[in-house]
Amino acid sequence: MGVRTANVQDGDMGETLASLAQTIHGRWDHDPAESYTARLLNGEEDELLKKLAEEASEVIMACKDDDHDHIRYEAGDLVYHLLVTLERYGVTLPELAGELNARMR
Ligand SMILES: N=c1c2ncn([C@@H]3O[C@H](COP(=O)(O)OP(=O)(O)OP(=O)(O)O)[C@@H](O)[C@H]3O)c2ncn1[C@@H]1O[C@H](COP(=O)(O)O)[C@@H](O)[C@H]1O
Repeated sequence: MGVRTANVQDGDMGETLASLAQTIHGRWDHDPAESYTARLLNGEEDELLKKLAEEASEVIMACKDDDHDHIRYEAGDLVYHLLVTLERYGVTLPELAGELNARMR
């Protein structure tokens, strides 16, 4: 497990996701030796997809422990890896929002 983030404050999810997605989008041409995101975007497809599955499992394990802070921490890893996955496969956040909006009833 990595170092848990200290002193986390609430934020605006829409703004945060948009900002993180923009950062990830800008990482395509960064040096993979210096940017983990660039490595996931340009590296072996399975490296990213395995990581996505691993992060989902870590959320599940944190839920089984009923550990609030750990769930939040692992959810952060999962959402980051999901955003990298969406970027790699060309699905934008507005498109995802449209998908979710279309299901609202
Ligand atoms: N939000 C993230 C982010 N979340 C997680 N990670 C990385 O994802 C990896 C998670 O892998 P692991 O689960 O194995 O690591 P771990 O957290 O030590 O282990 P667990 O606790 O999950 O078991 C770590 O290397 C983290 O650093 C992230 N790497 C980058 N970002 C964002 O992406 C931006 C660009 O970063 P670069 O990738 O450096 O360009 C950064 O400014 C951040 O905003």
